[in-house]
Amino acid sequence: MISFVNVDLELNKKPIFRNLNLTVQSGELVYIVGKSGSGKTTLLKSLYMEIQPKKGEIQIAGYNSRTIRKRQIPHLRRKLGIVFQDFRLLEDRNVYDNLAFVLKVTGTKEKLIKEKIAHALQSVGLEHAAKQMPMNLSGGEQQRVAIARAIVREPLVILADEPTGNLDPDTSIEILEYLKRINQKGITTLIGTHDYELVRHSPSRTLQISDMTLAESCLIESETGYRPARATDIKTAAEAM
Ligand SMILES: Nc1ncnc2c1ncn2[C@@H]1O[C@H](COP(=O)(O)OP(=O)(O)OP(=O)(O)O)[C@@H](O)[C@H]1O
Repeated sequence: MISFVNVDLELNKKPIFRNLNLTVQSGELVYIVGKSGSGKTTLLKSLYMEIQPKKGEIQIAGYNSRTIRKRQIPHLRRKLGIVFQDFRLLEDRNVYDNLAFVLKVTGTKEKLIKEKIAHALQSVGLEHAAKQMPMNLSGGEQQRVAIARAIVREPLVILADEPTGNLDPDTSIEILEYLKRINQKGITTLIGTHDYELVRHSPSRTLQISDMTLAESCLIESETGYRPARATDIKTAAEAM
């Protein structure tokens, strides 16, 4: 479903990833963790081809970064559901119209639009909110609308970039639960986050960004809460045995 082969990513000539190799199978739920500025957003942007690799190739949903044409990028993005930290809803349209907008672009018929929106809103427990304006909803509800918008086109992959970054801890867990339920329907889900409590709540494959690459990781408890294990932790554990 997703692969990176020997990928270098740069932003304005600044290297962000070097020789990245990664495979994500269809249906996986994967956390991408790393401190602020480590490159979570950059990695997710490369998957929706906002950024092209400097070297190597990325494959996602049947497209390849080497061979994709500019005009095909919107087609790729229709197969992806993207969720941002700051929701990015259209403030001048109600919830229904925010979702209808992405379906109208592809010429979906009105009757089908209604059915798809009802189903998407139901998936995030907001079937009653279709006529609400985004500004009258709480942050958590706005993020649920954004998730409904991401799934309304029945994507193959969900890419969530700090989806709980603007939310309190309880609401963050609620949002994660919705994302998990969507993933359980078979949609491959990548969540970029620095909220280790989220990962601890629902452990799943965790990839940590460090030294411009990604490493399989797990969380360990420390004096300051949960954090990804480092190579030195493994060495210390081995020495204690
Ligand atoms: N346009 C740009 N040109 C050069 N460097 C950039 C540009 N945009 C971001 N960066 C740098 O690239 C690095 C990776 O940024 P990125 O936003 O991917 O990290 P992040 O892990 O998502 O951070 P955060 O958790 O704070 O959102 C950072 O060091 C950032 O300063």
